[in-house]
Parts: sequence; C-alpha cells; structure tokens
Amino acid sequence: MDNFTFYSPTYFAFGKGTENEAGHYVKRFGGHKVLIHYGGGSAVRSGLIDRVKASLEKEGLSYVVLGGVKPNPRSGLVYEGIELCRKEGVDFILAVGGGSTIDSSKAIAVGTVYDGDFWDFYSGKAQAEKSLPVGSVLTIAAAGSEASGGSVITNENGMYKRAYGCELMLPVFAIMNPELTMSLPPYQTASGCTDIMAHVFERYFTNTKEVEITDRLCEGVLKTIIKELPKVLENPNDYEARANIMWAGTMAHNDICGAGREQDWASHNLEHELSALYDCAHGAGLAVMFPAWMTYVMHHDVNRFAQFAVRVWGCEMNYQNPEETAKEGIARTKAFFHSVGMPTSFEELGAKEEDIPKLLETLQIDGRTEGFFVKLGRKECEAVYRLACR
Ligand SMILES: NC(=O)c1ccc[n+]([C@@H]2O[C@H](COP(=O)([O-])OP(=O)(O)OC[C@H]3O[C@@H](n4cnc5c(N)ncnc54)[C@H](O)[C@@H]3O)[C@@H](O)[C@H]2O)c1
Repeated sequence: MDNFTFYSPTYFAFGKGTENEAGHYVKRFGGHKVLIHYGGGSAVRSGLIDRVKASLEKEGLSYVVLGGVKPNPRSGLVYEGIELCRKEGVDFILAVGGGSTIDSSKAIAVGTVYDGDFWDFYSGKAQAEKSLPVGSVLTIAAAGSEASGGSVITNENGMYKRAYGCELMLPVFAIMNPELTMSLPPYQTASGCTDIMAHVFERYFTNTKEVEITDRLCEGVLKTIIKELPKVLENPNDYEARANIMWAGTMAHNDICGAGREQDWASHNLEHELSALYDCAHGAGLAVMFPAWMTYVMHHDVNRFAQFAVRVWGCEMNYQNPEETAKEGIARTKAFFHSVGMPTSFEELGAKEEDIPKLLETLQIDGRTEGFFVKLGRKECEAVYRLACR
C-alpha cells in the first residue's frame, strides 16, 4: 500500500425528509446569504425548490436563486453565478441537483472570491486559495460530487471539458434523500450507476500491490450496483435499493476506495471529450469507453482482470488460461451495461469514428500521456477510441 492522506470533511444527512433541514445545515455551516443553484424542470416541478426555500426561511436566512444548469455544466452560467454572488453579497452556495449542479456551484464558489477568471483553475494556470462554502441537496446518485473535491465544467468557447479539484471545494454538507431520486428516468438512473461503477474501476485497476482492504471496498460497491440497479429499473420506487445506490455513489468517489493506491483516470478523460462534443450523458459515454479501455490494457495485468472477473462477476477461474477469465469479466461488464440500457459503442452513443481526430485534438494529448495503470500517448488513446467504435 502507498502512503496516503485522506480528508473527507463532508457532513452527511441521509434519509427521508432530510431536504427540509437544508436551512438548519446552511446556518450550522456559517451561511447567511445563500445562492440556491439548480438545474431545470424536475426540481421545480416536484416542489423541491419550494421546500428548500421554506427551510431557509424558517431559519431566517435570505437567498437568491439561479437555475438553468445544464447536464455537462457550462462556463457561461458560472460567470453569471459569480456576478450574482458578488452583487448580492452571497456567502454560501446551496446546490440542489446532481453532479452538474454541484460542479457548477463549486466553480462559482471559487470564482466569486478570486480576482481573475475562474477558468484559470480549470486550465491549470492558478490554484484556488479560498472558496465560499458549498452544501448540496443531492437528486441523483452518480457523480459523487457531493463528497468530492472535484468539479468538471465545459468551456463554451470551444466546447471542451476540464476538471479541477482541491480540498477547498469539498462540500461542507450533503443532504441525501433517496426518495428524491425516484423521479429519475431509467436512462439517467442507469447512466448514474455506470458513473459510480466507473469511479471504482478508475481505482481498482492499479499497479499498487497488496491493497486488499480497498480492493474489497471497491468490489463491494460494484456488487451493490450490480444487484440494486436492476431492482430500481424494475421498480423506480424501491426505497431500499435507491438508498443503497445513493450511498454507493458517495463511497465510490469520496476516495475511501482509492486510499493508498495509484489511480488511473484515462477513461474518464477520454470520455470527457465525448460528452463535450456530443453532449451525451457522462455515464453513457463511460459505458462506451470502459470496455474498450479494459480490452486495450488487459494484458498489462491479466491476473488483476481475472480477480475482477471472479470476485465481482462470479466467473470461474480458469487456472490454465487466466486470460480467458479476464476476458469473460470484461464481456460481463459490457453485457451488464447493455442490459441496463446503456450504449456500449460509438455507434449506439451517436458518436462518429471520423470525429476521433477532433476528440484527440480537444484532449490535447500531444507530448503527454493519459492514465497510470498503462500510460497512453496519442497513438494509444486513438486505439482505445477505435476499439470503442464497435
Ligand atoms: N465533481 C466530480 O467529482 C464529478 C465526478 C464525475 C462526474 N462529474 C460530472 O458530473 C456531471 C454529471 O452529473 P450527474 O451524472 O450527477 O448528472 P446531472 O447532474 O448532469 O443530471 C443528469 C440529468 O438528470 C436530471 N435530474 C437530476 N436529478 C433528477 C431527479 N431527481 N429527477 C429527474 N431528473 C433529474 C438533470 O436535470 C439532468 O438532466 C458531468 O458533467 C460529469 O462530468 C463530476
């Protein structure tokens, strides 16, 4: 196991009705003037935004609102949010929504208290030194942004996605009521669960040896999604299954599964170019990229892939030919994504093979590599994209 630090200061309020305590938690974590940031229709239609407003009013807190966050959140709304927060003297950002809304909130939080352009952080020009606090009311189990220090924003000037992360952007609290996720359409539910599995894959396929505790945590999260996702697709109102999925989403990305081990992240970065170019759901893009990446890198450590096949998918170990077991695990992963309605090829996603040069260009891969399990240069990234075509 590698040396590590683990810092996860987010306070969780989990369960039925917890969104009605939003005001209590904002106050507890020092907010006076709040920006309620949200996406579109469903949070308003369901009455969630009104319930959150009522809970702030009950605590005597004032607020302004900014809706309109799109999936794959855009830089334009972040600039608008920063201006609004400065004008209104906002001191706390409350995200009501999924990863897109929380990520947009984090960008506004660091941008409001920075003299320059917030994009400096996402382009690697500057490091944030302060931030407004961010809390969230989560409505989809997926990105894990409710307990991660990361944020991913699409720059509308060129439509490319970039991630930025720092401890300052770790949310101070996350309110998680699994009932709020019952209104998700099946495709979004499955896409979210794919993202959860992908967060685990990025950590599971590692060069670090002797990491049994985190291997087992990773396998537990994966097996939970494999068991619970079909249940909620069958019955969207299955509270217990929704609850298990929601907590799995947090465990997958608050880094408890990644402590003490090298992580990869090539597949995520390759996917970001897909969702930036085609505006597809991030999870759907990952269902396309991961089986391709696994196939491409499998020979680097066949035993790890065979372990994955046996422990996660229950495949029988072929001791004469572990490669067959490893391949079976990848095939089972791809078949599972298909069975829950995810695309597993460029064609099914609506992506085009002829766009690969464009994807490589926005990835800005020249002169550097992606990933750590196997380091991928331009040629290798292209090969993974090509494998994903079919
Ligand atoms: N910050 C991180 O650590 C991190 C990690 C992974 C991914 N991401 C990013 O997060 C974004 C994706 O976030 P996401 O997967 O959480 O989804 P999302 O926030 O983009 O939401 C997906 C869709 O579901 C809708 N929705 C959300 N909750 C709903 C509900 N309860 N009922 C009905 N509809 C609902 C949204 O309006 C949206 O249309 C991507 O941009 C991705 O790159 C961030």
